[in-house]
Amino acid sequence: MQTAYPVHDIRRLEEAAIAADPRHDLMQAAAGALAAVVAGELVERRGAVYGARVLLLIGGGNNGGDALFAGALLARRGVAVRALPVLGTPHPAGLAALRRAGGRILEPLAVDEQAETVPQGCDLAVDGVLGIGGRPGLPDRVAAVLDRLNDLRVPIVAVDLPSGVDADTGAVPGAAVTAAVTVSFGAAKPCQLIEPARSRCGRVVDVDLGFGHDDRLTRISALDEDDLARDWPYPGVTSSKYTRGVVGIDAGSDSYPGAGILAAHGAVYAGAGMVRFHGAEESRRVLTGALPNIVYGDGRVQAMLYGSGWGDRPDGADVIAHGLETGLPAVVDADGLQRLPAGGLSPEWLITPHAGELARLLGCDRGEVESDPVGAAHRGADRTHATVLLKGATQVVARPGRRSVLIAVPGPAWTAQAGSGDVLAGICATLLAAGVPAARAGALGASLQAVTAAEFPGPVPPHRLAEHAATVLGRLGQRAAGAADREGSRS
Ligand SMILES: NC(=O)C1=CN([C@@H]2O[C@H](COP(=O)(O)OP(=O)(O)OC[C@H]3O[C@@H](n4cnc5c(N)ncnc54)[C@H](O)[C@@H]3O)[C@@H](O)[C@H]2O)[C@@H](O)CC1
Ligand SMILES: [K+]
Repeated sequence: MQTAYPVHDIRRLEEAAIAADPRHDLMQAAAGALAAVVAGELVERRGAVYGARVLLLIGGGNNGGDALFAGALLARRGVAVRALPVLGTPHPAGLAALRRAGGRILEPLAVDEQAETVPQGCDLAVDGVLGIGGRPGLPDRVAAVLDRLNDLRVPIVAVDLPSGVDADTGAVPGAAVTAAVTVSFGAAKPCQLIEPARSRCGRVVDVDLGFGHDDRLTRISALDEDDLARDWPYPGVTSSKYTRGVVGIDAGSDSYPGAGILAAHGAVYAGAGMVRFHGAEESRRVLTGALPNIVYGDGRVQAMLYGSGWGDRPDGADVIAHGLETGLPAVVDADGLQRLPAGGLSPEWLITPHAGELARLLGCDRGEVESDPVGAAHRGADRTHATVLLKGATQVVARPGRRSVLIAVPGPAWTAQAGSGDVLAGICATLLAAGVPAARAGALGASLQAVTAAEFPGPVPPHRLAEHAATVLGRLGQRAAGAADREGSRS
């Protein structure tokens, strides 16, 4: 699990670290770590540090200060360092340090001449334009330099974050750096975990600046495959179909029978103890042949799934309202999302909108949701009183009244296809039926689907993906058992 904090909270951590030890010079520590990473890149890319040519792009804040002090350290190791101020007034002490070490400060040029300042034969550039004090988007003169570096295939090491991205939302609304490496100080920033900024960071090197922790901070926690393997509710030796969980599926319609079938595949192959199908007649007909283990009719269930492939089902709102009265946890997907009760749901219910569906629930544009998925998921949870799994390039789980969120393991974009959501809804309902709390169910379900999809080299239909999830779970279960054994033998 990797945890990022919003910029506001990172500033609090910095202040606390400075208050705890006023003599600890954070900028020097940051610059030292940055210089070491740049040196490592130079060795890797050209075999030596000495004699390399490095261009520093410098903005007017402390991010530029980090780059200048790092440049001074590199210049002392025989690197030809040139600093190009592109925004604001460069950090004065940083400039002086670079000059003393033999680095050159280039004259800022007019907008249309900026790109010419990138020296031929430049081995690497350091992006010290903007850090956590930056607003997203870069002026044209900086974009021109970036284009030139890109044309010359000069790799960029970003200081703290790639300049131009929105550190908190992960949005990239204008020109921004695409880094080969990002050297991140003190704590991870949300843009390292949220697309499209995440893909701009390249390899991320986290530098520990001795920041403490504070339980009041907002955490953006991204699951990894180890978390998925550890937290999945595998059956134990004494498990029965009821302890594993009975999933009720009310999905599909005569117009969209496939949705019910796909949801049932998701539930069965994610390991439901039993799947009880309440969906459309047309879905039942096909299901009986495809999955003979499904049962029909009323009976005990531990979690429900509503909404996938309902189309314009007229009694949908009543079905959901009745489901809420039973007190059982449930997933509401797709067409069910337009039939939520005015009084809201419950935090034990998981709704699974994509950006367009969440935008409709919030009465805003899809673009607004896509440009700030964490913020939009929060608003969705607060509006519906349900736990929200927002699907998309970055899959976010938010709970009503809670600021911290979970982010699922990222997967390939091939999962963005009709039918994936139905399978995912079935997987999540299985987790709820096994007693997993809604937020964790959303994050684990989306992660399983992503990890499964990553095992295919290209597109794969959703029902095949569901089937393969069972193989992935088997492998993850062995890994978790191995990790638990190793842990046990250590203690
Ligand atoms: N505060 C600390 O304790 C530490 C800070 N460090 C560095 O300091 C950085 C933050 O420094 P700052 O707070 O000075 O902020 P930045 O260096 O990110 O830049 C802020 C400056 O850029 C201007 N600016 C912001 N967005 C702009 C835009 N889109 N176009 C043009 N100008 C823009 C602002 O007006 C301000 O002058 C961190 O990211 C990190 O690199 C590190 O040295 C580690 C310790
Ligand atoms: K930067």
